[in-house]
Amino acid sequence: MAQQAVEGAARAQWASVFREDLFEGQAGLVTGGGTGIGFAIAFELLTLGADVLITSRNEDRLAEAAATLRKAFPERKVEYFVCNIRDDKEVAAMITNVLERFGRLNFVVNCAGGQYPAPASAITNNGFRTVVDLNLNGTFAVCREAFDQYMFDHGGNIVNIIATYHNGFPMMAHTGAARAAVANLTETLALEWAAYGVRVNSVAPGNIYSESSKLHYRTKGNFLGDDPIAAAAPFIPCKRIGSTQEVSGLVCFLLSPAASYVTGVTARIDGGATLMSNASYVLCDVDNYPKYGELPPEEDTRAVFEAAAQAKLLESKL
Ligand SMILES: CCCCCCCCCCC/C=C/C(=O)SCCNC(=O)CCNC(=O)[C@H](O)C(C)(C)COP(=O)(O)OP(=O)(O)OC[C@H]1O[C@@H](n2cnc3c(N)ncnc32)[C@H](O)[C@@H]1OP(=O)(O)O
Ligand SMILES: NC(=O)C1=CN([C@@H]2O[C@H](COP(=O)(O)OP(=O)(O)OC[C@H]3O[C@@H](n4cnc5c(N)ncnc54)[C@H](OP(=O)(O)O)[C@@H]3O)[C@@H](O)[C@H]2O)C=CC1
Repeated sequence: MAQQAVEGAARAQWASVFREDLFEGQAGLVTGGGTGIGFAIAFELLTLGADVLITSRNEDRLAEAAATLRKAFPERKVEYFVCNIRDDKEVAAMITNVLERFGRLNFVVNCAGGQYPAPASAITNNGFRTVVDLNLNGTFAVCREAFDQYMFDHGGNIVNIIATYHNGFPMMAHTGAARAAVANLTETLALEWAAYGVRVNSVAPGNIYSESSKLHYRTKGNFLGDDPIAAAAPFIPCKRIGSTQEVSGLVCFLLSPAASYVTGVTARIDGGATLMSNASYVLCDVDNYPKYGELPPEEDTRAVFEAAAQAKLLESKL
C-alpha cells in the first residue's frame, strides 16, 4: 500500500472487513512492516485494535511508516525497531524490545524477505546462501526467539509470509527452496508448539501489487518485460494481480479466533495461478472477478493485456 494512500480519508477507505475490536488488547510484531505487504498488515491489525511494532533494516523507511501509522491511529501504540533478521543477536534484541515496550507478544507476522530474479546457473553460492539466510534462517530465528522469550509461557500466533513456490519457481531457485523450507518449518512448529497454545501458519502470495515489488523487479531482459509481477495478469485465472489488502485480510483471518482450529497450513493467495498445471487449458477473458484493495490503475492493466494480445497469448471467452 502506498503510504500516502492511508492518510486522511484512506483510513475509512481501507477499513477492514473484520470486527473493529477483533485484536483489542493484543500486541505483536510485523517484520518487514514498513513497506508493501507488511505495511498493509500492520495497518489492518491497528484498525482491528492491536498495538504493533514494525521492524526491518532501513531506519528512515521505518520511521516514516511509523509516523504515518501513528497519524492514522493516534489511539494505538505503534513502535519500530531496526533489525536485520539475518543477525541472530539483533533478532534476540528485537524480541526483547517488543516485550519491554508492550509487555506481551500475542502475534508475530514474518513478512521480511526478498530475493532477486536470476536463472539458477547465474546464482552464485553466496547469492543462494544469502537468500536462504534471509528467508529461511531469518524467519526461524524470529519464530524461535518469540517462542523462547514469550510464547512458551503464554501461547501465541505466528503467520509466515512466504511465496507461491509450488511446482518449482523458475528464475527464483533460491527463494523457491527457502520458501518451501519455511512451509515445512511451519508444519513442524505447528506440531511441536500446539502443546503450548501456539498456532503457526503460512500465507503464500502470488503476484501482488505493491510499490516495493514494482521497484525491486523493474529489470529489463526477462521473459515478462520490465515489470514481471504486473505483466503476469493475463496468465492468472482471475486475470489480475492481487492487492496487499487481500493478503492482509487472509493474515488477519489466520490470526483471529475464527481460525482457532487452523494450524500448520500454507494458504495460497494467488488468483488460482499455481493451479495452472494443464497445458491444454487456455485461459479465457474474465470481466467480473471481484476486486478488493489497491490495484494497478486501469490503464496500466489495459496496456499489459494489449501487449499480451499482440503477442497472441490471449483467448476470448468460449
Ligand atoms: C524474471 C522473471 C522472474 C519472475 C518474477 C515474477 C515474480 C513472481 C512472484 C513474485 C515473488 C516475489 C515477489 C517479491 O518478493 S516482491 C519484493 C521483495 N523485495 C525484494 O526481494 C528485495 C530485497 N532483495 C534483496 O535485498 C537482495 O536481493 C538480497 C536478498 C540478495 C539481499 O541483498 P544483500 O544486500 O544482503 O546481499 P549482497 O548485495 O551482499 O549480495 C549477496 C549475494 O547475492 C548476489 N546478488 C544480490 N543481488 C543480486 C542481483 N540482483 N542479481 C544477481 N546477484 C545478486 C550478490 O552478487 C552476492 O553474491 P556474490 O558475493 O557471489 O557476488
Ligand atoms: N509482492 C509480491 O508480489 C510478493 C511478495 N512476496 C514476499 O512477501 C514479503 C513482502 O513483500 P513486499 O511487501 O512485496 O516487498 P517489500 O520489499 O516491501 O518487503 C520486504 C520487506 O522485508 C524487509 N527486509 C528485507 N531484508 C530484511 C532483513 N535482512 N532484515 C529485516 N527486514 C528485511 C524490507 O525492509 P528493509 O529493506 O528496511 O530491511 C521490506 O520491508 C517478502 O518476503 C516478499 O518476498 C511473496 C510473493 C509475492
